[in-house]
Amino acid sequence: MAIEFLKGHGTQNDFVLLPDPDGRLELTPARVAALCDRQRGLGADGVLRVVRSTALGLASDGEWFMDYHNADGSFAEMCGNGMRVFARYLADRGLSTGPEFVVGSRAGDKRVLVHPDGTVTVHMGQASINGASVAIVDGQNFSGVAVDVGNPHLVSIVDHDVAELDLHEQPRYDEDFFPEGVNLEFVNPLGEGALRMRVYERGVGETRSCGTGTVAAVAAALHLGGTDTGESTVDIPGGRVTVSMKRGEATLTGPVEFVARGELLDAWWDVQK
Ligand SMILES: N[C@@H](CCC[C@H](N)C(=O)O)C(=O)O
Repeated sequence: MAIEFLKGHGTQNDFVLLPDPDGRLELTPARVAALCDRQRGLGADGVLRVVRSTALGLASDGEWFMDYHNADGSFAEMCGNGMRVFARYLADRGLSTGPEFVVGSRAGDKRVLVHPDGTVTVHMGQASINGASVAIVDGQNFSGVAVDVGNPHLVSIVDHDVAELDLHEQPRYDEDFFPEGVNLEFVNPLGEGALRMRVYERGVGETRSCGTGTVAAVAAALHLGGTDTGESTVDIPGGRVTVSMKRGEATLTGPVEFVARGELLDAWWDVQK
């Protein structure tokens, strides 16, 4: 059986897309990890399986479900950049009902809008502030704001340049506070309505962008300023996105790029199990 794949990214948060409308692929954690491996696979931060909601028996108003997997093979509830890439794929292939439609995810249905220039806006839903905790990088403590965007985040506003942080190793965090793990964002305010961010993602490592992370960063920055409404650009190593928040409800807008399309070799797929 020929297995089609596409490779794409949203601000250099990169994904392997596997079109699997009827949910026939046996997508095991080992296969996800092999696909995402940058030496023995195609290389990516995650896998997006494009599957009909009904094929997975899921209740969703959207025909299509973003079955997202982190590079280590674990599931995550939501991926903001992945959702942009997923939406563009559906629109480009003529699989959406129009430029604005609903996609299912483990964090619930998300409304997406594909703009004429190819950028995509995702209605991310509520970003909830969940208290405070601490991340530890290289022995240094960074206090942060816990934010739930469907998936868990801890956002630390850093007073020196985030570019100087060593994020090669997993920063430490309070495992009692985040029993399911956490995505860790480190943020420099750049002035009114502008942030710079680096991120260490749960199940992946440092990535060049994280859509839910940028939403969490803006929610945390607004919260610390005493509000839940505003708009900000977020510069990440892979480019720039824009986050708008109205009473805690967020939208995320940014670019999408497709890089390649091809077929996996059965001989390779079959031995990954
Ligand atoms: N890169 C994603 C987030 C992917 C999930 C995350 N690693 C988690 O485990 O929660 C994004 O763009 O939001």
